[in-house]
Amino acid sequence: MRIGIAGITGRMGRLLAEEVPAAGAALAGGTLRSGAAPAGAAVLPDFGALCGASDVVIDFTHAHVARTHVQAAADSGTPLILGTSGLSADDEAAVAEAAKRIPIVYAANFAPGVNLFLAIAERMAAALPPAQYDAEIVEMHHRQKVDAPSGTAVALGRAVAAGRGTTLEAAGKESGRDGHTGARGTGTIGFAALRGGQVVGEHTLIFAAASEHISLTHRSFDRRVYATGAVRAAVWAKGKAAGLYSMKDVLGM
Ligand SMILES: NC(=O)C1=CN([C@@H]2O[C@H](COP(=O)(O)OP(=O)(O)OC[C@H]3O[C@@H](n4cnc5c(N)ncnc54)[C@H](OP(=O)(O)O)[C@@H]3O)[C@@H](O)[C@H]2O)C=CC1
Ligand SMILES: O=C(O)C1=N[C@H](C(=O)O)C[C@H](O)C1
Repeated sequence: MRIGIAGITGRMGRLLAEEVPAAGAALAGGTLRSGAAPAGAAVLPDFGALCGASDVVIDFTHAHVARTHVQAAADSGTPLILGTSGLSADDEAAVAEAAKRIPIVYAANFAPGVNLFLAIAERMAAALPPAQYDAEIVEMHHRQKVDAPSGTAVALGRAVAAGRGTTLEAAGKESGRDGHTGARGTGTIGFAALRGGQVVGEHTLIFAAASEHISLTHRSFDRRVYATGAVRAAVWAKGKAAGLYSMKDVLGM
């Protein structure tokens, strides 16, 4: 099985290039904009050529190119593992459209523990009424991260909303409070994003009521956990029917 890596010189791209052979698959090569590809990795001229040379492509690049990439993958019939965060609603609509033609595993976070966290968050939210329990999500990442709140924080917000029988859009997002914000809205979901140093990824979900708080935290210490998860998803996706899948599908959760 040949797996291609978009953005092979990125923080995730380099780890993915190591994890593909470790999983017994062949590295089909990668695309890059700058720097040098890891030793032995073929460089493909563009994302379409990468799809042509691969049985499955893994993409952890930038939201600006997500739409172009999913369309190119669908045009070439190549299954796609999409880990890029910060996608807009229109980008996500393009992902869903492309998934009518190819299998796409789109996950905010490929770490198994985070996917369990998402399932637990939904159950906690179903049990803790929004009139009493304010849901707040705090995340911290390395200083190079370009989007906020993180894709995982948004996924946690969506899980909380789903547990409450609504959507994040309908519940309302309170993000980046500053100045005279007024009192917190009942039932809204709060987000705070911290950036600094080389933090790999930390997410805390807090349910705060008048007389008790309950919180759950996930910490990643090594971003290789995302790379092994994404390669596992790539092996799983080969030969699957077209459709939009999540990491929970891959893990059988
Ligand atoms: N779902 C998950 O489990 C995880 C998701 N992520 C997400 O993956 C993405 C990448 O993260 P990370 O590896 O840390 O980021 P990096 O900035 O280290 O790497 C991004 C890669 O994408 C390339 N790239 C950036 N912009 C473009 C573009 N417009 N066209 C083509 N290639 C482009 C970069 O090339 P160049 O260096 O030349 O700019 C680089 O190779 C982020 O969205 C991040 O949030 C990260 C970890 C886990
Ligand atoms: O940019 C990162 O580093 C990460 N991005 C993902 C996100 O936005 O949630 C996953 C993980 O938190 C690391």
